[in-house]
Amino acid sequence: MTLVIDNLKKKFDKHVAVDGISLTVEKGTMFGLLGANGAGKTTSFRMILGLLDPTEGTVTWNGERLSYKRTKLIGYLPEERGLFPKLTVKEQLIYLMKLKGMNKIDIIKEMRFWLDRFQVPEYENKKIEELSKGNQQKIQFMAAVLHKPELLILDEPFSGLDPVNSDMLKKAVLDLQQTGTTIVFSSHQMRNVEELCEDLIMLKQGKAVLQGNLREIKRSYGMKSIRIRADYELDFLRSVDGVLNLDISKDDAAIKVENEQVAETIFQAIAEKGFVRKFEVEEPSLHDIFIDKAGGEADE
Ligand SMILES: Nc1ncnc2c1ncn2[C@@H]1O[C@H](COP(=O)(O)OP(=O)(O)OP(=O)(O)O)[C@@H](O)[C@H]1O
Repeated sequence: MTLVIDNLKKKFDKHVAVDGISLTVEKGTMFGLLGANGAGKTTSFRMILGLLDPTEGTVTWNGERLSYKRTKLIGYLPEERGLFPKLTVKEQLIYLMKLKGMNKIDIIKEMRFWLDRFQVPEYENKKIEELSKGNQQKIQFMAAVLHKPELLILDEPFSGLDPVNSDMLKKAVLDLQQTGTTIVFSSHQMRNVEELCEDLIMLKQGKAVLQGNLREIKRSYGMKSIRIRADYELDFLRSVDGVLNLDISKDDAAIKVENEQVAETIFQAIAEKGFVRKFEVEEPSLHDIFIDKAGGEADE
């Protein structure tokens, strides 16, 4: 079971929101869709879900065109959350999950499982409007997964969650992946993406600026981060060719350089000056890559 997106494009009048992206997501993997605000993530999701017709290109699941008619196999957490404030959690989930073809007994069973898992069993008969934003999000997540979809699309699932709830959701998502659910999610929080995804695509103005396996991307990315500790002033390194950024704190200097050769130049330069207590070359974080490639701001 594979999600295949081929040359997907969306134009709104003359504005190209998504500009010919292609990708493949294998069953049971977790795929990250990244990009700054307005890069085209939500528009891509809507086309994948069959909620928006592409201007060009196709989306298939297991070789067949994906449309919202096949809604039972899809779970979707939309970016703009849409729950009815006056309904109780139970009423809301019964209403939404019946649309997915579930019967009431199963809905209640699954609902209780997830409420327990999210440590909020007492919310069953609370009105949505009585819950905090973060807890409403848990309910919205439940509405995306209660029917055990094969394909789960999560638009910014971690936004607005505190670290404890964010971790809880992360574990839930990982468990779903381990039971074979195919998951595509977007996030501005690069650390979450680094922890969860094997493969990713990074969009800028609708175009893929980076795509592939996360580890490969990091390994082959030219830019490196260096950490240095020495007993003398390191500010002179600012003028070395290929230094992108130098940040000196109390103990360490953190330097971003264009490539490994620049790291070697710096190593030689400081070794000539005297004793070096620490010299460490690291791959760039996804956060650094995001800023470099996609522009805009990312949350760490
Ligand atoms: N219905 C629409 N009509 C016209 N333009 C649209 C429509 N939907 C999206 N756009 C435009 O398409 C571009 C991509 O928007 P989209 O919502 O897909 O971005 P995004 O990557 O999800 O951004 P964010 O991170 O801010 O949610 C934006 O320039 C947006 O203004």
